[in-house]
Amino acid sequence: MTLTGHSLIAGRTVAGNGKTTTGFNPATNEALEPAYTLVTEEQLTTATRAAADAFASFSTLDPDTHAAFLESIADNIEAIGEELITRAGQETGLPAARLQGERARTTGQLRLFAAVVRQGDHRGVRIDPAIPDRAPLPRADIRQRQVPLGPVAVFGASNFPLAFSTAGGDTASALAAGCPVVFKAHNAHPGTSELVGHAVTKAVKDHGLHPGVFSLIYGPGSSIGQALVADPAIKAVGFTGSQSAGIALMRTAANRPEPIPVYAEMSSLNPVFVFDGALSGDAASIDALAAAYVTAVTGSSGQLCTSPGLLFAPAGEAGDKLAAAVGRAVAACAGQTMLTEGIAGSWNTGTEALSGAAGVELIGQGTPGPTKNAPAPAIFGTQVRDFVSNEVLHQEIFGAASLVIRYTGTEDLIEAASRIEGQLTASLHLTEQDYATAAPLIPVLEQKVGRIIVNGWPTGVEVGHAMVHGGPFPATSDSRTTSVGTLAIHRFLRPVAYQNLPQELLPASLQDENPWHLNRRIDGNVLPAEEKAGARA
Ligand SMILES: O=CCCC(=O)C(=O)O
Repeated sequence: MTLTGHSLIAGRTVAGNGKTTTGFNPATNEALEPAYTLVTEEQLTTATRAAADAFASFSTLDPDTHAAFLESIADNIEAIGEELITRAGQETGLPAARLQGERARTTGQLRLFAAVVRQGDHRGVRIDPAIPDRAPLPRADIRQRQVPLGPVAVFGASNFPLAFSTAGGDTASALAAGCPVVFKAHNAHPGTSELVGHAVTKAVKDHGLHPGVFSLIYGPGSSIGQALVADPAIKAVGFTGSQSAGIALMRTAANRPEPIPVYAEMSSLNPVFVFDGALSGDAASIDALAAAYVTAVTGSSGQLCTSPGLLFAPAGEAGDKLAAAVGRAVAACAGQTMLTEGIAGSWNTGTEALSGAAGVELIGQGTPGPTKNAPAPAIFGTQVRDFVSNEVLHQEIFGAASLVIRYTGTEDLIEAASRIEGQLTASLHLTEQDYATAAPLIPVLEQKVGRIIVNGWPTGVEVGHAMVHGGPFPATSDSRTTSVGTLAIHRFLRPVAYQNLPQELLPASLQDENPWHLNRRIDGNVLPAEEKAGARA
């Protein structure tokens, strides 16, 4: 399709009255057509008002229409075809195979949320039936359900132009919750955003929904983002990006006359702890471990929030062999194009600071890639004592870089783990012989991370019901939830209790007849939908 270069506000293409921006091909630093017009704050309010207008009808949609809408977005994204992969590749430098996988993840995620909407457990129905003859006081009939918060502002992330962007996890979970979305496109992939924005807009239209259910806006960097979060119509925020931008949005949201929740996923070092048992095999097994680590560090040019930025390896001969194998493996890697010139510049600054830090040495470095913005992947080494005493060694370097830290015993590991800030993940590589040594680390890590992995790598997050892609600050702004997986829907819901309402005034989800066949918690007992006939309610 011909890209318009404009925002999509409540079903209409709207030329921004502000300046323009373009995407750039990071492999060449050349601008990509078309230029995108940026909306003013006044134009932004057209989108937020429309979202507010859409809320009443969208938040009360019946489950089948609601689920079919999400499935249509997935179908429409697939119908774009190769054009989407080509454009996303031009705008991000990411290889086609990675983008094809990301598209499948995006559409799979939308379909998973459609299944959640049909199944209905997220509505959280709880019924405490009246007990009129209870002494000394009767109990009223009290029923609870989860209701959507209202319009949600979603910010696209640069590193996942599909799965964390226009119709990515935040948008999918907000729409599944019944919240209209005002999406602020990431200016590094405007064309990709527009293609997906049309797919969402078409689904809104085809299902006869209020057009304000979805808007896609292009705006000037942080200022329009701040205005969006400050807008009184917006009731929650989903964000994935840098710590500084996430914290700025958190401050704006907290300082509003009506503060709102911000679900920001920001930075993570994703420490990996290697125990002796994992190095007790032959040289080939140590090489394989080193190669897998280097793959996790360098995949997608290291631009994953799950990329392992720290690896703790034991002091001694086996750890020396691992470090040497890591050096060889990274030396064989060529740099891949990074997302933007700015991100490549920050990678250079970060690795320069790390290599200049006391007690840090270079373990190995690859070669620069053939394109622009493709620096040579690098892995550094240090000791636990230097790590715990120098904040520079705790800074995330977004891109293909990592730090191997040598330790001498479990106390070292526990001290290091206690000193790190909140993280998305921690990974343990071990065998049965290490269980006793590793056990004391687990409770420390539970306080620090959202996901603990054994004999695996943090990259490639599974989108499912049990996944947690979150963690204590500064990994995220709210450790109680996740931005990947179906639990994410709860970020955009809140409970309401209904006391003594007659059946005629109750929402369908709470009526005795249970017309939506929901599982219910009745008097504290979970009652599957099939057994509803026997319920007291
Ligand atoms: O960049 C953040 C998300 C990382 C992820 O989803 C993955 O590694 O699959």
